[in-house]
Amino acid sequence: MKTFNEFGLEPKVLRAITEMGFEESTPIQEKAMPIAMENRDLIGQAQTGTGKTAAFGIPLVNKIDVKEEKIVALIMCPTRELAIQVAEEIEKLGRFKGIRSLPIYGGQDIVKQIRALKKRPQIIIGTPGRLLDHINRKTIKLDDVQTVILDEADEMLDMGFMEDIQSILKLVPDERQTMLFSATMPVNIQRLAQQFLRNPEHVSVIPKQISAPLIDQSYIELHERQKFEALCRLIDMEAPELAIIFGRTKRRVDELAEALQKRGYTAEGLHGDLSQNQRDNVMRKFRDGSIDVLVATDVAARGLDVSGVTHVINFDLPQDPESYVHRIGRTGRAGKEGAAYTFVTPREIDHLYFIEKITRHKITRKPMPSLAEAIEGKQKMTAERILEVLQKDEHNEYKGLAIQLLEQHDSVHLLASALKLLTGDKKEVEIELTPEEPLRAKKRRPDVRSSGRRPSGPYGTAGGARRSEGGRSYDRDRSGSRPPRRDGGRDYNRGREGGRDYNRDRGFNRSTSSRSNEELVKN
Ligand SMILES: Nc1ncnc2c1ncn2[C@@H]1O[C@H](COP(=O)(O)OP(=O)(O)OP(=O)(O)O)[C@@H](O)[C@H]1O
Ligand SMILES: [Mg+2]
Repeated sequence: MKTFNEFGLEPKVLRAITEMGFEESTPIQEKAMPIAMENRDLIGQAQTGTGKTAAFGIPLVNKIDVKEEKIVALIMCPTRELAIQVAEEIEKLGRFKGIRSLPIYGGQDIVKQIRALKKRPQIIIGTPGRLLDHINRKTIKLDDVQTVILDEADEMLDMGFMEDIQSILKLVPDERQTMLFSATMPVNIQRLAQQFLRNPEHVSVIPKQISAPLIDQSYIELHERQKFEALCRLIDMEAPELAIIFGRTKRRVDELAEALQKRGYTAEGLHGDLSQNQRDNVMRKFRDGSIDVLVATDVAARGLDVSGVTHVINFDLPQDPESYVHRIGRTGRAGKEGAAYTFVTPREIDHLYFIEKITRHKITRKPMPSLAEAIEGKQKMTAERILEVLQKDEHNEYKGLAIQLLEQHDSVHLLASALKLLTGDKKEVEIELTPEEPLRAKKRRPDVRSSGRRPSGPYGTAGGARRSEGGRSYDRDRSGSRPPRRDGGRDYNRGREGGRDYNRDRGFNRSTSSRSNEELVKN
């Protein structure tokens, strides 16, 4: 892999990259950046968590003249959370150069946004709906835009943004560079590209399997009514640092978050019916580790990058293979490992096989975690917590009491009692969730089923087939009431090392290069 020195970037941009802890470029960055820097249109496709944001962000920041007082670049993203996250990455990349960027998304006070726009940002990162709103109010002008980037374009189309995107793109001067990035590339994206990109270079880093290789994928077959118990046991057994649990509907997410809170987990829900403030709050808490479990609809499936997410659990089977790939891609990012579990009811098992086939990745069957395993997992966590305190040598004020107790009691019994107390008895609150209908069996295209041939190109026909069936059902139904505040519970596991120090401990560089090379396939 190339180091970032080899791309001919400005020193100030290089410095920003170094400060972010990036040492070597990822495969998609290595392939896309030179093309982007030649100002050519491009379609970039690479696995989740492999640095697509910087692949377009670095050349963009490098290219922009800081003296510019107009909006010269536009980045479109499907969700508000993503707009914020991409804006943060752009902000970091452009810091030393003094690039001004601004996220613009629905749900945020428009007057505030108008005020921020007066500071003359050069880069706008926004969701299509709100962007259009500003364009109509004439608070955003696109006459000087030279670069447009569509991040997660297929998701934007799925969310019904096609018309908005078209209207926006028509207002941008033809003399521009357009780049489109995604982890998956269904047919409707290719159509959009044909319409709005000029002679795009296809840059794809797609290994045999589409999902990231560092994710250990398994499934558990169970009945709907067993899911919640299985979830709690799984969390206890695996003790995730941070986990994202995906539910099919908003109601499901609300109920699950509430149920987990009742059992003493620090969990909160995220879906499209929450106010922007609530959504921001939940994301902030999840990022800083004040909650360890995020329960979400597919609103969180795309692009979100939170370091420390060790587990993704599909409480409900995702609608389609693409959604599966994006959901599990929230873990195993930037060279780290992750685990993905999918709950499947007996009637949905074909659906799972379909996902397996399209993603060309084996999903290993695992048994339902037993109560014993769950208890063992919790006990192990308690022991780890104790050892942590021991190592930190922060227990001096308890020594006197310890000596006193040891004089009167047997040490094993004493420690066992302490362990029991710390582990805490599980709050056996009865939980009843509203059952979700099983996913209907997919109508597969005849060529996929009968001949076993895979669709043309990653997700080529599969994506198309699904869309003609009516697309997603998530986030459509009405949400229930807000779950109550969490009731404290597990405050251990605060070991997250914020920041970007994974390069050092896990060797992103190493693992990236070892899993790429021969896998660099060019379309
Ligand atoms: N060259 C690099 N070295 C180390 N870390 C990097 C590098 N490039 C990007 N990263 C980090 O890797 C993480 C994942 O990057 P990013 O969010 O851009 O992935 P993505 O490819 O867009 O994934 P998704 O398909 O899920 O949107 C981020 O935290 C990012 O800062
Ligand atoms: Mg991304």
